Amino acid sequence: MPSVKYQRGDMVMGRWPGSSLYYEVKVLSFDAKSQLYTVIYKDGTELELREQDIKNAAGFQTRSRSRSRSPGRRRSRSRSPARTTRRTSSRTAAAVAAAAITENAPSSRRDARLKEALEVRLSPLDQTIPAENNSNNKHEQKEENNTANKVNEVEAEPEKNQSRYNLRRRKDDGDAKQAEVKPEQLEEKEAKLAAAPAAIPTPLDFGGKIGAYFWLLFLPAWVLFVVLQVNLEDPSLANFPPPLPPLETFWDAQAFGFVVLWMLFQALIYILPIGRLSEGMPLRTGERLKYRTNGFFAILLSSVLAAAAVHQGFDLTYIHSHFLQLATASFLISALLSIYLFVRSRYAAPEHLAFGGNSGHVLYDFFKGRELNPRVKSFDLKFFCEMRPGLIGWCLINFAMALAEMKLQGLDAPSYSMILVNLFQLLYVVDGLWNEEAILTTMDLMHDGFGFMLAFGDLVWVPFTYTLQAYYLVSHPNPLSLPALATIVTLKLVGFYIFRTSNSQKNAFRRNPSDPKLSHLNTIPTATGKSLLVSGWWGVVRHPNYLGDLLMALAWSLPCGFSHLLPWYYMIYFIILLVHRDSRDMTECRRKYGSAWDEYCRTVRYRIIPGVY
Ligand SMILES: NC(=O)c1ccc[n+]([C@@H]2O[C@H](COP(=O)([O-])OP(=O)(O)OC[C@H]3O[C@@H](n4cnc5c(N)ncnc54)[C@H](OP(=O)(O)O)[C@@H]3O)[C@@H](O)[C@H]2O)c1
Ligand SMILES: CC(C)CCC[C@@H](C)[C@H]1CC[C@H]2C3=C(CC[C@]12C)[C@@]1(C)CC[C@H](O)C(C)(C)[C@@H]1CC3
Repeated sequence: MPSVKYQRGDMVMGRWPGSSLYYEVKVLSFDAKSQLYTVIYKDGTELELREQDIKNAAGFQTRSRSRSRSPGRRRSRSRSPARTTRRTSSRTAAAVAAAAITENAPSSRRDARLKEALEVRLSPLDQTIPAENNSNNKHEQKEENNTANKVNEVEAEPEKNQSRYNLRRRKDDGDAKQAEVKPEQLEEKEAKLAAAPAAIPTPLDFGGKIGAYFWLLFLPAWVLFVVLQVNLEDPSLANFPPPLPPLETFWDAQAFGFVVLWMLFQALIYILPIGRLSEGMPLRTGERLKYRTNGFFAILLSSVLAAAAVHQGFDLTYIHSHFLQLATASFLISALLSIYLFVRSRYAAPEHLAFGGNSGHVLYDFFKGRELNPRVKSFDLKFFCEMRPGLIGWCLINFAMALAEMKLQGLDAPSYSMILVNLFQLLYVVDGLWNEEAILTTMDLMHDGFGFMLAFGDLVWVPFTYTLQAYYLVSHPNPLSLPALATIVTLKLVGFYIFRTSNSQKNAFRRNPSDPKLSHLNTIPTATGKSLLVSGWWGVVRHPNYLGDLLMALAWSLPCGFSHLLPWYYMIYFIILLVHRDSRDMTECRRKYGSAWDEYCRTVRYRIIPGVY
């Protein structure tokens, strides 16, 4: 080793990434080019540190009770990231370090200065390798499933360099402050960190605090507006404010009862020990939750129930004539559920909260959701609400609209437009339920807290606004020519193909990165141990699944014609939703993957539409 401050074999104190905590480490090597020391912690984790992040052990000896321990041996007072690694056996040192950043970060209010000092960036040593160099599917070396062994291997063979990461600060002025932290101040800061809630200072989405007020009022008001419009002969945005029905018409005990029964019926199917138990993605704690993925069975049983009800003489057009009352009942249930979710999240452990879902602003957190996977025993509330009552309810409502069309228009069979809308959307839902496991790798399940936005979205927005095309056709017939019909069907099938194959590709890759079926795909490694697909669908645009979804949305609106904007509402809303979702996902992925994500974005330049956007 050249003449540098610390020599190979020196026992020094190395800062643990994302914290102000120093642990005893052994210097393994120094890279003159990058000016980084490779050090090994006592638990076997290897990291690359800058000189500023290393201190002589001498200054720490007066109060060494906990500071001299490696992260892997610390007590639970401030849960050791490295210990988590061992227990869960599924994360890289970097993933663990990243968790340390999030789990230990203090709230901005409590200690803004400390937060500034904590901002670090982890990047893989080999991040400069161009994507082409990985073309023969190297992801198996990098993926999280394999990395626990790496950490353990390092313990057995400390000299062998594996899982190395650079530790650099985003802001160099933070270095100076950090370097000034005196050893005797560390214990106090350590305690602060341990006690700090998982309030992670992230930029607020959806317009922040003010935005949350707005959305809380606007979303229910918008549903009311469109539900009142769709009944009018000439629905238009210009009909504002719409004539409001008397207040008492909103409430109908029977409609409320039906909604409650529907939810209970779906909940009953969900808890039946029928169907696969699928594993979710690893959580921050390393835990993997299990989900009963029997959605396809649920829609089959629901269809049997609907058929039996019709057979028994129940008039399903009740849904058409009591749409407003059913929507009101669902809204009340979603509001109660959101309150319950918010209250229970106050008692949830910090590591169970969603990243960024704990801003400290009550209304914002209520809207965005705090707890990532709220469960009552093994009953997962978010998964259930997203995949069952609203989604299957959407198909039931569409079917009821087809019956209502026949009744009101005096038809023997539903119109072609109605049949297309029904079949297209049924295919979408059935596909979602058939591939229910794939939802476990989506943003909602992996990142978003469960609060008003999703509860309302799942239980009110989906069943009562996604059905507007079918509702519209009940009283606004739109005959279709054969060429128009063929074009629309083709569009739907193309969209569906892109949507399904891209979602399946990502899901299969996330579940088993070494899947032989994906061995032809190129990948980019990231510091977290996960890789990013950079060829196949995910090499065409960054969100090929959104592209397919948008084409399908177009095919859902076209059968309704161009007389009114209302049936195009879904298309317009969906563009806004997906563009916003894409930008949220970009922010989240940049946070997670750092420069590897930038590399991906340089390689795959367009977000959703090739050559356009
Ligand atoms: N009908 C509706 O109302 C509606 C609304 C919204 C969404 N959707 C549909 O729902 C589905 C899921 O959407 P979503 O918004 O959750 O997004 P998604 O595209 O399924 O998931 C995004 C995540 O995929 C991973 N990822 C991104 N790029 C990758 C790459 N190159 N290689 C490997 N993994 C990559 C990242 O997570 P990790 O790296 O952490 O795994 C990222 O956070 C989509 O098909 C969408 O069209 C439908
Ligand atoms: C403005 C707000 C009220 C927004 C609410 C958004 C939610 C309604 C959507 C967010 C993610 C969506 C989603 C589906 C339905 C609508 C959302 C819950 C989905 C379950 C539809 C079936 C698909 O096959 C799917 C499983 C891919 C999909 C997943 C995402």
